[in-house]
Amino acid sequence: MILGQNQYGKAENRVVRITRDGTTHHIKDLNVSVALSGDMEDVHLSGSNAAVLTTDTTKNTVFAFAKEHGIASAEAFGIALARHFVAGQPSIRTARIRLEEYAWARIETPGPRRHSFVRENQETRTAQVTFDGTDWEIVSGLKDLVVLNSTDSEFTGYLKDRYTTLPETRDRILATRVQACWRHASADADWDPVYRQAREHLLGAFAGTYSLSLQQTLYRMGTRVLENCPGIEEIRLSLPNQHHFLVDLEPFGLTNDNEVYHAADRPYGLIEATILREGAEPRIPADMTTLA
Ligand SMILES: O=c1[nH]c(=O)c2[nH]c(=O)[nH]c2[nH]1
Repeated sequence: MILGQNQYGKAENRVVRITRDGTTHHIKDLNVSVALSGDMEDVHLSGSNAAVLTTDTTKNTVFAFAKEHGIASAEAFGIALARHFVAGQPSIRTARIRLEEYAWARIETPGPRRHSFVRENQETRTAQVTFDGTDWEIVSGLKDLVVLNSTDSEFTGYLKDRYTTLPETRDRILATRVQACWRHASADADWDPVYRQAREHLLGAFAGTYSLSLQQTLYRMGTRVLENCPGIEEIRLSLPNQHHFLVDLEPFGLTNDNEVYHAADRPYGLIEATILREGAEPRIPADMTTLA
C-alpha cells in the first residue's frame, strides 16, 4: 500500500487579540486552522514521531504569535505562521493556514472609554403576532446580536463549594450573543422606530454598564429598554456567556496582560431573565427560543 496525500495540525484555534491603546481598545478575532505536511511517512508507517511537530505546539504557536507579532490582518498573520513552520522544521515542507476573521464594529459610548464592540451582520430581527379574534399579542425581538466588552467586567464573591475551581477575576472579557423578546402593550405602535430604540438601548446598556456579573448586565439592559420605550410591557433576555479564557503564555516566556484570549464556544453559561413593568403580566414564555 502507498500513503497518499496527508496533512495534520490543529484546526479552529479561536484566538482573540485585544490591543489596549489607553482607554481605546482594538480587537482582532480569528479562527485559525493549521495543516502541515512533509516527511510524514514514518509516523504513518512505522509509528516514529521524530518528524512530528505536535498539533498542540501548532496551537500554542498561534496564541504566542498573536502576542508577539499582533494580528495586523488575517493574511499577514497566516504568512508569519506558515513561514515559521516551514522555516523552523526540516520535516515540514508545506504549511497551509486557513483563517476566518470575524468583523467587529465599535459601540460608541459617551466618554473616553472605548472597549465595546458588536459583531457585524449577525443579528436577525424577529416578531410574533397572535390574534384570537379579540386580543392581539405582539412580541418583537432580535437574536444573534453578538457583543463584547474587553474590560469593565469582573466576577467575584460567588459561592464556593468543593467543586469550585473558577478563579475570581477583576478584569475579564464579557461577551454574549443576545436574544431578546419584548411584548408591546398595544397592537398599534411605530414598529421600526421602537425596534431601533430597543436595540440601541440594549447596546447602550451593555456597553455602559460596569459589569459585576452577566446577570447584572442583563437586568440593566432590560431595565433600560423599559425605561426608554413606554409601549413595551415586558422583555425577556437570553444571554449565553461566551467565555474568553486568558491564554497562559508563561511557558513561552511571554506575559499576557489581558491581550490574548481563547474564545471557547461551549459549554457556555446561559443567563436568562424577564424584566417587567410593575403590574404587567408575565406572558413571554421562559423558553422563548420557540419565538425567535
Ligand atoms: O457573569 C457570570 N455569572 C455567572 O453566574 C457565572 N458563573 C461562571 O462560572 N461565570 C459567571 N459569570
